[in-house]
Amino acid sequence: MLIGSEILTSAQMRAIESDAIGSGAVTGLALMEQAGAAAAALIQQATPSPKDVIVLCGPGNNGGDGYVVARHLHDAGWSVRVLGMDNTPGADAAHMKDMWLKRGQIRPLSDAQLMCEPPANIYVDAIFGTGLTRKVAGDLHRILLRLGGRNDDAERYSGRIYAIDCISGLDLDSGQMPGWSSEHMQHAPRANMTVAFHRPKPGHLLRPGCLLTGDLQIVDIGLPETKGTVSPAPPLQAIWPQFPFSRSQVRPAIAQRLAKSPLDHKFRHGHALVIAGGAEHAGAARLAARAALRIGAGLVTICPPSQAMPEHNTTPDALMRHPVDDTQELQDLLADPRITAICIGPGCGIARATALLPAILAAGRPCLLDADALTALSRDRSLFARLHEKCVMTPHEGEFSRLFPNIAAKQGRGPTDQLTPTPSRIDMLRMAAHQSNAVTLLKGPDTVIAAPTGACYIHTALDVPWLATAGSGDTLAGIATGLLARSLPATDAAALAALIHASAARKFGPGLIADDLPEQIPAILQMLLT
Ligand SMILES: NC(=O)C1=CN([C@@H]2O[C@H](COP(=O)(O)OP(=O)(O)OC[C@H]3O[C@@H](n4cnc5c(N)ncnc54)[C@H](OP(=O)(O)O)[C@@H]3O)[C@@H](O)[C@H]2O)[C@H](O)CC1
Ligand SMILES: [K+]
Repeated sequence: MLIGSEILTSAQMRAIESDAIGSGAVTGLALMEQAGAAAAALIQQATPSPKDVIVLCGPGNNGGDGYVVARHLHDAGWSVRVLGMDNTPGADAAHMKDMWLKRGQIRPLSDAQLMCEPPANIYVDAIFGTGLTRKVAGDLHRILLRLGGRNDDAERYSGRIYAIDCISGLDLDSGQMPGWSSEHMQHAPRANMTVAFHRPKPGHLLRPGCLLTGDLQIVDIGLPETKGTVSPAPPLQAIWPQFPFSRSQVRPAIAQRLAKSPLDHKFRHGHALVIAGGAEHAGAARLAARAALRIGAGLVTICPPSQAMPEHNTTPDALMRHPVDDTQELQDLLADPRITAICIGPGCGIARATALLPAILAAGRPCLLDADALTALSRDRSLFARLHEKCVMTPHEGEFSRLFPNIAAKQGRGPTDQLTPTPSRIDMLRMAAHQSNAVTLLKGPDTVIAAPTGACYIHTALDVPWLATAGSGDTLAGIATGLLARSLPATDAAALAALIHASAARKFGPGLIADDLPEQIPAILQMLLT
């Protein structure tokens, strides 16, 4: 398994906090002081002068953090204005509010007040954090829309917002803004940076939350180490695109498998079959095959129908070619136990995928199902029922909806006032993996991968929009197939493929076409293995 960062839900975070306080290991006040001090330090690091800030403090502990930020920035010589609520917060936040009142005043947290304030260099959003219980309405909603630029003064706030724990109004479990219509979402505030505590939450990494979060900084606030002990729930982990690549990101057993031993021969690194289709879509299967070779599969054989064989008489020369016209020919090939993974879907054709899938699934080998194979599975439920835990499916959203219409139907009922109104992407993927008994990877800027066990990864890659290009998915399928061929467990193969795929795009940069992706893999492997 990759070593990602553990992700905690709001409820898990609250449980850890209250356990730590209950056991006497820390006090709530100390946690708040650390949280606010760390946020103030990061804001100072990130901001050029002039050092002029408005801190917006809400009614609870997120507001309490805001008062600590205000105090630290004031003590560092900044000009600090605070807008706050006229309420009696919990004891810790009340204490921090009093500490601030020894230094400065608090003006009302109202839209009218914010509008009247002379512009500031920085705005700190400390209105709501993990304690959001319902949609933000009324004047506080108007404040958030103003920060998002709805009042034709976007340049006043744009690039100047620093969020404590999250942009206020964000449901940190689902990544949704409950109650926000699509018109309002155009004016949702976007943080330049979000300073969050102890662990990322799902809402930081899932759309639209990840689009509002900006640079996500996770700071230690003195809570005890919790990795893997939070709850019996299956693990949820982030695959961080920001990490500089290093071997430490990959569990030693996986790194060992990726590296090739001088004593091994090519068959020790697996043999992948890539099922190709008609000549007109030959490129898709060839992209997948090339990526599988680059990621280090010992052998890769592309299997088109015989009439399309001439299309594949081209480079790479390392690629083997073997025609497959019917199930019997495929079964004959699969009689070779050295074939360790099969890729079916890219450029295959739906009819051909439907015809060949029974033999592929019956073989019980690791297999990657994409594109036309997913359409075939969604049309023939008897095929779907034969999926197994060595299968990896890589649908985009349209394919996902066709494969799992019952799960997709729970989505998209429009804005609601409730938190977590519809299943989050995480819930959906866990349901899908459970229902199909296959590892399921839902492609997108916030890719989510779930295993039938419930283990789940989020890979957020907003920084590589140029990855949305023809053939990109075929390459992802090929990388995952190569990793499956190299005997990585299905969940690891899918997660590592998502990471390597986005990293390849990041390495190449804008102007990328899918053909460029496999060519970045050697340098990425180099980074992963040293
Ligand atoms: N978890 C930690 O270890 C630490 C967290 N810190 C910070 O604390 C917040 C969480 O604080 P909490 O007080 O639980 O919650 P919030 O500050 O986010 O807001 C809660 C108050 O807001 C009211 N509320 C909730 N939703 C709405 C809404 N839509 N409109 C109006 N008011 C709302 C709620 O009151 P109700 O009873 O009316 O529901 C609360 O009064 C966390 O995010 C961190 O920033 C610590 O400081 C460090 C340790
Ligand atoms: K906030």
